[in-house]
Amino acid sequence: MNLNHQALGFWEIIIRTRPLSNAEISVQGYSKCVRQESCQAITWTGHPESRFTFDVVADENVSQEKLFKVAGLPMVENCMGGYNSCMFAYGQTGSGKTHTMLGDIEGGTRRHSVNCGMTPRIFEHLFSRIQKMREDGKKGVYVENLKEVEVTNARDVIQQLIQGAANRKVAATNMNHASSRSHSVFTCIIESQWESQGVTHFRFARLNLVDLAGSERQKSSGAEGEHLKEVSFNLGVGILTNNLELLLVIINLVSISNGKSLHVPYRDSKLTFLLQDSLGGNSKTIIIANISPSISCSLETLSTLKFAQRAKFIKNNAIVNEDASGDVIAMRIQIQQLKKEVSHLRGLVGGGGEVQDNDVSIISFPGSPGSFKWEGAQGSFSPFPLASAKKISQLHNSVFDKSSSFT
Ligand SMILES: Nc1ncnc2c1ncn2[C@@H]1O[C@H](COP(=O)(O)OP(=O)(O)OP(=O)(O)O)[C@@H](O)[C@H]1O
Repeated sequence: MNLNHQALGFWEIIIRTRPLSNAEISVQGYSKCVRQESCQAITWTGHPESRFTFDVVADENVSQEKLFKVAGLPMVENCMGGYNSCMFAYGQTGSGKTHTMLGDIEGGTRRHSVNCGMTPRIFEHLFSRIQKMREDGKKGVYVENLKEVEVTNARDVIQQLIQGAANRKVAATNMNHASSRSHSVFTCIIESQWESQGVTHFRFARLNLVDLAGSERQKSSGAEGEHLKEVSFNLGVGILTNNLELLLVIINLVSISNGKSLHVPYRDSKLTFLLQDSLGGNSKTIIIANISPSISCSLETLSTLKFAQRAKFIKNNAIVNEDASGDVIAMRIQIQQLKKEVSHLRGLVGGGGEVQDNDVSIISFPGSPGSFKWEGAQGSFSPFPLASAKKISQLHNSVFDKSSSFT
């Protein structure tokens, strides 16, 4: 039984500006291609100037810890609550994606490094939350990654990250001497299980942490180059075209969010196939779009801001992934008890009568306790006083959820 708590929402977009590098300062001084307006607005200072607003705009002084508190911490809470969650780092090569997602992980221990990035911090927090739940003895949780490596603490996760980072193709470029030329997708499945009144509840969530390959000014020529130009033009992002399949998926998702009915080409690349749910479905998704303030990166920065602005319009539909099953006898006993309570409450409000099997599933309440409605064989009740209605509403939730788990 899926308890079907839904969270409809748009992608959350965060812009993060990295500091100018020493090399950039020595060539062009301190002039920049962007101006921070507020913690939600940024202006591209080219011609003509363009102002953009996002959920969060983090300037170069925002620490790894602060960014984690803004973006990572709520994500862990979402996952613990059973929502799939996904975080992408997007941006041109050398703009700070790996710094954001991984940061300084040398040495394998995160706790004391101020520069460790989002992923190690997320797992530190996740395991401390899990530890507390163990401690209270009600729930057991385990985490495993895509390779089915079982991990029991944040340090185990860091070891996996170090191994993954070493596997990543790294090639020096003019922009960034440790530039990564492949996507890094770190997926973690969080499952929890607990018992309540003879019923076993299962909750699970998928957490995707993605450090995309850096986008660069497109240099391809011929048919491929033309196609890429067309895609960039359609997306309105200008010249960043490295993540072609991802961009194509995003174009269609934006159109779908605007009411169009379109096929989304998730299967055109491994990345989009793997992240299908995070991109357009059951997930709460955050993009951290990393930008460089350097004048020499001005066009790429504008392109990333335009990309992020587009992505803001994608809607997801996250659902709590929860099932309840258990001992049928225990559940029947519980239903009997609840029926008795309903009968008792009916007596209190003047309805009277035994509760029949059908009654259990025909209670409905449209939301607010004051507008409580009863459509059973006993006829209609006028609205309950608030206190009783609340009680019945809770009862209703309980009866309805547990009885529907038989189906
Ligand atoms: N917020 C920041 N604060 C301090 N230094 C940063 C920040 N962001 C990036 N840097 C530095 O900038 C350089 C490039 O960053 P990083 O390697 O994370 O870029 P990237 O976007 O992952 O590049 P690529 O796509 O080519 O892999 C690194 O030396 C990194 O330490």
